[in-house]
Amino acid sequence: MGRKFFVGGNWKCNGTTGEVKKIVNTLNEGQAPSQDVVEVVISPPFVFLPLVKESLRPDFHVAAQNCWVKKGGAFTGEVSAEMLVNLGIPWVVLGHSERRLLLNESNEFVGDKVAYALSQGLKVIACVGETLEQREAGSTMDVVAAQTNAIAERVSNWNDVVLAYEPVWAIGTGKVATPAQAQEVHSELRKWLGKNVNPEVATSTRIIYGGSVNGANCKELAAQPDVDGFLVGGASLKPEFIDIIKSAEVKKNA
Ligand SMILES: O=C(CO)COP(=O)(O)O
Repeated sequence: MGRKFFVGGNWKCNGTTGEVKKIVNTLNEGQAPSQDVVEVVISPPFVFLPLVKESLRPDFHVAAQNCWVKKGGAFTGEVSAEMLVNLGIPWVVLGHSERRLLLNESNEFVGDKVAYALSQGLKVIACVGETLEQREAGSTMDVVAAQTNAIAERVSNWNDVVLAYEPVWAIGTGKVATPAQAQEVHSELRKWLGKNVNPEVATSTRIIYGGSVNGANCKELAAQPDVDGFLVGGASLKPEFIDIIKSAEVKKNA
């Protein structure tokens, strides 16, 4: 079985109740390929998770944007993996660069979070990616390998992990990685998984790309052999998100 195309919409810290209802309506009315072809996961801020979960079409799923590193308790302001499970939220995004960089989440902390979330039965979109400085210094692979390694050291079952390669310089900048740049890192990451985890995990794990993906550039990126989908920020708040979901057809026809 091939890797099913995966499209995540990361709304980040955006939206009012009215805006959320409008986006959900647009998504519900959009024509998307069937669930056999594409897995769609929408990630609103915590406070909107119940509303989105209740009102979203049943073939799309929801994700939280973060969760606490261990069992809940006296951790003011945090949301635990158990709470997400209790609410029927199947997915969580962990290790997003905005959290790594702005909130100083280390590779080890992200690895611990991924392991704990999986242990509670959540599925995880784990994000890795280099800064512009790191890319220019030629250390892209070292950086993403170290980020992935911190996860691999703590996780034995990769069935419920989607790896998102999100170069920091491409996030929210309008400066998308070229299809060749994305393919190069995805293919290296897959080789890394083959060598450091095992060949089966390398073949089956979906590696998705994030960073200024939009309706115009998604098809060419989707056509790359090691690009298994997208994690979309800004464009996931717009009707063109449906076009990005449809780019799954590129794979089906490949
Ligand atoms: O960070 C991202 C998704 O997690 C990408 O954001 P943009 O699509 O806005 O560049």
